[in-house]
Amino acid sequence: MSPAPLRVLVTGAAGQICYSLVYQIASGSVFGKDQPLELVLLDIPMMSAALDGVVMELVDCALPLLHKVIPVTDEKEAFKNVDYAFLVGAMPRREGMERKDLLAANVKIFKSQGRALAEGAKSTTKVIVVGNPANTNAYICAKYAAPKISPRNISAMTRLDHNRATAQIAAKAGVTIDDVKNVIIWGNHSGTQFPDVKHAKVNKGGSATDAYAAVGDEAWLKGEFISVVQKRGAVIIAARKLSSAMSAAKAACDHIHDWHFGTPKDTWVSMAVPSDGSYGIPEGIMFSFPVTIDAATKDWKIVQGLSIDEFAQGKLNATLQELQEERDEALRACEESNI
Ligand SMILES: NC(=O)C1=CN([C@@H]2O[C@H](COP(=O)(O)OP(=O)(O)OC[C@H]3O[C@@H](n4cnc5c(N)ncnc54)[C@H](O)[C@@H]3O)[C@@H](O)[C@H]2O)C=CC1
Ligand SMILES: O=C([O-])CC(=O)C(=O)O
Repeated sequence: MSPAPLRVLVTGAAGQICYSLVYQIASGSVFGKDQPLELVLLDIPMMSAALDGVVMELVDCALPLLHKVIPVTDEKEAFKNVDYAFLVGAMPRREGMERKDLLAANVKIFKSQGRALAEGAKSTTKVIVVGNPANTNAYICAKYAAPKISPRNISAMTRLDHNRATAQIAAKAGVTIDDVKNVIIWGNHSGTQFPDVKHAKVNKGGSATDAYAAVGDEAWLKGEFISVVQKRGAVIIAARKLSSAMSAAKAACDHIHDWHFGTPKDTWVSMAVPSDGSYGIPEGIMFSFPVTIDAATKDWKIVQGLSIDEFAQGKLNATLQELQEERDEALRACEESNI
């Protein structure tokens, strides 16, 4: 007998990331090939015709796992009884903007959706915030969803940065993606993030080697590699005149897949979660850490005991400072908004 359907909410469902995302979810790439789904698709009323188009296409995909697809433009209705929520709906940045320039426009969405989560969602709901600035939006969402929804159930996506870092290392070391594990993205999904491979392993010639040894180019690892990953989003916007969508959707799927099924043995992934004080990051800050996830409890743990040298500490301090500034600005914007 197949399990009961999971109710999965996707916001911004008429937008470009979701055009890739909803098919991957509905076809079983996230929750498995035996897990039926009810997909709730939220967008704003102005987008309801486009949303209907997405629904028609999903229906036409004839996907056996998709038991229901429910388009909605009412936030309260959207959040009712959801098991998982992909919060993508928000304004994307354009060329020349930083992600934090979106804060004033987007943070109110996450205040309102935090409240909708508290009002309607299951207390076990797991949430990924994709909309930028993702860490700060997730912080605000968690604040307004508490105490009904534990802040531990709310996260922001840095998996795209994690995947970008993995791909860069694989290319430089001349191996494939599966041969690289345990890169880390620390901090904010922004230009201050710290992609760190000090603890990463590369499988080269049949044995696991430290990434630094496998790459054999410390100057590149401490310079160009970091800046390529930090700036990748902006470079894609300059090339496409639109922000990354296919790779963002894939990363959101990876993030929730690993939260649902757990991380493999001796493997961690990067996720922005409310800090528990690890590595000196003040409690509650939505900071990207290396985490492992237990499949049975679906609970994450920040990987402990990794050495942080002076170079790394400087990077952690810079991204923390930016997150604290964004948090303060977001709190002010929320106080001023009467949503
Ligand atoms: N964390 C990450 O790694 C990444 C984050 N992003 C961010 O994801 C967000 C979405 O990007 P795209 O899909 O390219 O944008 P898009 O503009 O193509 O789609 C956004 C959709 O959200 C909808 N929307 C706006 N307000 C809403 C609300 N209150 N409730 C529900 N839906 C709402 C819009 O009507 C639109 O259909 C942007 O903020 C972008 O910067 C993009 C790539 C990577
Ligand atoms: O850069 C952007 O605005 C979109 C994004 O977050 C990314 O591609 O990492």
